[in-house]
Amino acid sequence: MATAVPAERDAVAGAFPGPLRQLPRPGVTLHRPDGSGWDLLAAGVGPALAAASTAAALTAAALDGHPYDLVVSAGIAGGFAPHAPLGSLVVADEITAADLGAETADGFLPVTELGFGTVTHRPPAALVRTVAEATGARPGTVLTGSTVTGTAARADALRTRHPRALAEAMEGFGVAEAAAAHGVPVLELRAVSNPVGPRDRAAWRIGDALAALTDAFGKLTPALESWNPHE
Ligand SMILES: O=C(O)c1cccc(C(=O)CC[C@H]2O[C@@H](n3cnc4c(=O)[nH]cnc43)[C@H](O)[C@@H]2O)c1
Repeated sequence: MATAVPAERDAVAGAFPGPLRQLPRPGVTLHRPDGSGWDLLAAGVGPALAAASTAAALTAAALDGHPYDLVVSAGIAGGFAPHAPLGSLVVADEITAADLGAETADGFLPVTELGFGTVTHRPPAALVRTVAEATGARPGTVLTGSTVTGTAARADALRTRHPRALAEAMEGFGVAEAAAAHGVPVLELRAVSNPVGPRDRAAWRIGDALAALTDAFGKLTPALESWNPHE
């Protein structure tokens, strides 16, 4: 499970009864709740650092002979009104890089239209359903960008280009790229801390979103125990 910052990792850890053990690995430190099958990682802010840290954790686990079955990108996010209000949960059925491409006189072109790369990862539909049913998270597109949206114009442009978008964050696509490189399925689960739109720091409800994340993982981990990765 990869968050951006330690506060998000600790919110997820709050869903586990046992104390956390620190496991240093090359390039990253994992936190493992005693008696759980989960490793928690504060992977850093932004898609590049999140990808590098997640890849380091995946490689270390594979070299230890205990490769991961699943990677979950989790944390707070901006929500697109009215579908993703403050404190609500969203689960990505598409994890989409919002700014990976080229600006042209005719608008934005994703890298795929330039003939390379990928801009969307799709988590397994059955897993998305399991998460939605267990936590009440709404399924939809979660965008990844390197810049937090701060104007109504940018929010409208994202809505137009991605009509299914429920939320915007900064790590999911990086985490998904690392998981895909290792052939491991990925999920993204986000709790909404702020609306996507004009920057209003005072309107951010980070505490409420972190509490929603703890609650969601309390419901999610038992639900995922019945999931068979080899089915
Ligand atoms: O603009 C500020 O004053 C400000 C204050 C505290 C934190 C930030 C961040 O940029 C945190 C980014 C962090 O949280 C996720 N996140 C949360 N909301 C959004 C959003 O609306 N758009 C993009 N990312 C968001 C993100 O995944 C980062 O990990 C800013």
